[in-house]
Amino acid sequence: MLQLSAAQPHALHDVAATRALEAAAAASLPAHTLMRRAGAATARLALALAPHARQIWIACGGGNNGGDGLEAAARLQQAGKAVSVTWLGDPSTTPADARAAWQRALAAGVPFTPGPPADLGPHDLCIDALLGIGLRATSQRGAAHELRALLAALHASPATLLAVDLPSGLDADTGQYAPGFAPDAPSRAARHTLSLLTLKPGLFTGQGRDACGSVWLDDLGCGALAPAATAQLGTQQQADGRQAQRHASHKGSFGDVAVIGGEGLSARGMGMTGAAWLAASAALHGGAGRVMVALLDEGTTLAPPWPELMLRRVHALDWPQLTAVCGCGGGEAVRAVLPEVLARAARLVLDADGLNAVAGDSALAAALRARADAGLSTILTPHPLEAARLLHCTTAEVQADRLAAARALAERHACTVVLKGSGSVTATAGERTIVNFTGNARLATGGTGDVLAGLIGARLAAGLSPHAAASSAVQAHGAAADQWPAHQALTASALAAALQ
Ligand SMILES: NC(=O)C1=CN([C@@H]2O[C@H](COP(=O)(O)OP(=O)(O)OC[C@H]3O[C@@H](n4cnc5c(N)ncnc54)[C@H](O)[C@@H]3O)[C@@H](O)[C@H]2O)[C@@H](O)CC1
Ligand SMILES: [K+]
Repeated sequence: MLQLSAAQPHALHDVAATRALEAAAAASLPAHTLMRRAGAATARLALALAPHARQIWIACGGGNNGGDGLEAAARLQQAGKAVSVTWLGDPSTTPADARAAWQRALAAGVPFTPGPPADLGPHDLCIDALLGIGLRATSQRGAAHELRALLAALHASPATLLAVDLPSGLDADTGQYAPGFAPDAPSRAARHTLSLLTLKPGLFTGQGRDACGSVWLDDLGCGALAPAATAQLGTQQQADGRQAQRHASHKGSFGDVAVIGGEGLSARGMGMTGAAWLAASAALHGGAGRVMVALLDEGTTLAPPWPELMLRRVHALDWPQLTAVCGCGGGEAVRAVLPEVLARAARLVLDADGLNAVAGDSALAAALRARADAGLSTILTPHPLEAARLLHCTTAEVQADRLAAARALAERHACTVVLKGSGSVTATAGERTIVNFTGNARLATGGTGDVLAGLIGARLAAGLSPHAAASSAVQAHGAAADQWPAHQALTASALAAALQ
């Protein structure tokens, strides 16, 4: 068993791949072995997480997820713990593995109760074994009502919560709760999730990260049988975009970045040059050799906030030599320069208003698509609303399956896509989709997206592939936020300066 950290990449397997592994493993092992291992792992983690729990309540559903809970209950009872179980199953209909686990719990003397103990406290433990990967979109009304009442009790309890396989009601593939299953309010209790056999993508994106808390993995001894991964969590450490800096390096060795954006105050009375400066600062601190800024300011001359930055007009940019980061604070002015940027930039990171312009203009969309045919690389960095505009759907539809949305956009525009938000997704056709495991809610502050675009630009300019540049920058950007001192405000400009 291991606790997940951002230090190592991990394979992710969707429900179909996990079911295939379960079938292969079950075929090679004596009956009930997998569930016994699952129950033993759950009991082991329960004892480690709450060694002083006065009582442990286990809510078990009628399927095999509930069977894991029953198996754990038997073991915790045998270990001398005060356990109680609420089981929604029916011995005549429950799957064979779960029925065997129920019999073992009965034989061990586990007490069965209709609901949670009345006096669960913060030092106690609740185990959520109601629903795992067998979640269906609809179910019989009666069962759902009882199940939801138990789930509400789990969510409301002050006790530490350990979810078996995944938080009940969370879709393992998408990271979205099924309707009616999300907690009413964020819980203050500690949360842990013990993923069994495989790690599923939904644990790490969308609502998954908040739902899971700390994630643990036990492969039940079946890791060697795992099929090909369907996606990947985190990036290789060595792909961090920092090329070994040779003594013979000069500023051109690390690539030129040109930030194109920052609509001026005179255009519509809304100055947005700060976004361009933030992206430029991130590119600079992210290791770019030279950083140029082409402001969309209609002639105003501003001194750059850092002397290392060089001002350019768009028409004076040396396109074949540079990586363009276009759109940050671009407002409406970016539309006018996009035909040239799309046609000429050798490498391009398109962000924010650049994306909105493409979404609303079929000629620009065609020019974007043509870049791939011309061998020019492009990275799009939409947040969910921008992705929805590009896909001509709703934000809710994007969030309903973030991996699918990122892949669809990458396919449609023949480029790399970073779909931002909790558990950012990097997708490129023909590459393994990467779900990011760093970052936190402190990044939800103005300008951090501009910082990310600039950092991606620096890594693309340094020679990484678009997929590696994007995913490694997303990881580094999140890691910088994770390491941020708790007492210090996280601002985008300080974040840019802290990048390595
Ligand atoms: N069979 C085995 O040996 C193993 C099973 N494992 C466990 O088994 C789980 C999968 O088991 P199952 O396939 O039985 O599925 P689950 O136990 O996840 O879910 C099926 C149960 O939930 C109910 N249900 C489904 N959708 C519902 C909804 N929307 N509202 C209300 N009730 C709903 C069903 O009626 C059924 O009782 C995994 O997540 C894992 O915890 C793992 O331990 C690996 C080994
Ligand atoms: K569960």
